[in-house]
Amino acid sequence: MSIRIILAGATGWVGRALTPAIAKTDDLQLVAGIARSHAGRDLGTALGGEPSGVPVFTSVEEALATPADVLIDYTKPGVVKANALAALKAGLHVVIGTSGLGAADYAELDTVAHEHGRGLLAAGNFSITATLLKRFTMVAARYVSDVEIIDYASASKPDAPSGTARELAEALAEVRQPATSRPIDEVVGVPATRGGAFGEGAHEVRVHALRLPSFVLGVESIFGAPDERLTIRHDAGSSAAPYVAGTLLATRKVQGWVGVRRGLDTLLD
Ligand SMILES: NC(=O)C1=CN([C@@H]2O[C@H](COP(=O)(O)OP(=O)(O)OC[C@H]3O[C@@H](n4cnc5c(N)ncnc54)[C@H](O)[C@@H]3O)[C@@H](O)[C@H]2O)C=CC1
Ligand SMILES: O=C(O)C1=N[C@H](C(=O)O)C[C@H](O)C1
Repeated sequence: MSIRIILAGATGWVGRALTPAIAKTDDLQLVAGIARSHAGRDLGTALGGEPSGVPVFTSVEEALATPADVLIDYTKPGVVKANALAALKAGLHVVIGTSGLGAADYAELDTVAHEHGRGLLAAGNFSITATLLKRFTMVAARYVSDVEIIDYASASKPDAPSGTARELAEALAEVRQPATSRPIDEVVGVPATRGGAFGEGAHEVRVHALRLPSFVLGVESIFGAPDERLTIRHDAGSSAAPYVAGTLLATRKVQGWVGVRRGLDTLLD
């Protein structure tokens, strides 16, 4: 039997790439889309193609009247948490691509997921090469104490840091060795220029977010050691294609556990 999917953000940049990819599979079935701009229409025609028989709803509450197994969310930072909570309470598993949520939000979602016996996979970045950046960064952090993150994105990106940088910083803060840089309360000048902090004390990880025309999304982990430096960097291109395979992998796997997992890397081995 196919895995029945509700896709929130179905007409967006990523949603438009996911819709045809799901249609090409034998084991996944799109049963409803959510998009404010095309509500009430058929998703196929809303995307400029043939009718698909998939209705577009304006809210998750309306879409959840359709029997389904998994909600995939690629909407907006201010919308995603309510969507995920509604889906978990309705008995669906959830895959989150939308950025904007952090450790406290995922702790709350984890509680609700456990209450309802459902799985949730959230990845700041579903591309395989961005996932490898996280993997390599976590390995480097075992050997080098000092690390900071640079987050590059377009001028119009609404959230900072990116989901990619935030997941990386929160994961690194759990494992990193103490920094040798001056504590923030000893910084003279404008301490905010030292970036936003994730984690506590010497284990915090500082993220510096740039928002400039010409960037899509890039993330850089910079490790410094006496008289040497390691930079690990990922740059996204202009299409949403890199996120499709990882999102579909998560959709196939998410029924296999209860609670929240963060990162596509948690599914890689
Ligand atoms: N985890 C990952 O690998 C990736 C994450 N993202 C993140 O995914 C999110 C979506 O990105 P894009 O597709 O570029 O956005 P987009 O702006 O192109 O599309 C957003 C979609 O959400 C819908 N939407 C917005 N507000 C809504 C509401 N209140 N109710 C119902 N539907 C609503 C819009 O109608 C549209 O279909 C962003 O947070 C982005 O950072 C983007 C690419 C990859
Ligand atoms: O907003 C985007 O465009 C993207 N956002 C994701 C994030 O916040 O990390 C990642 C993706 O590469 C593009």
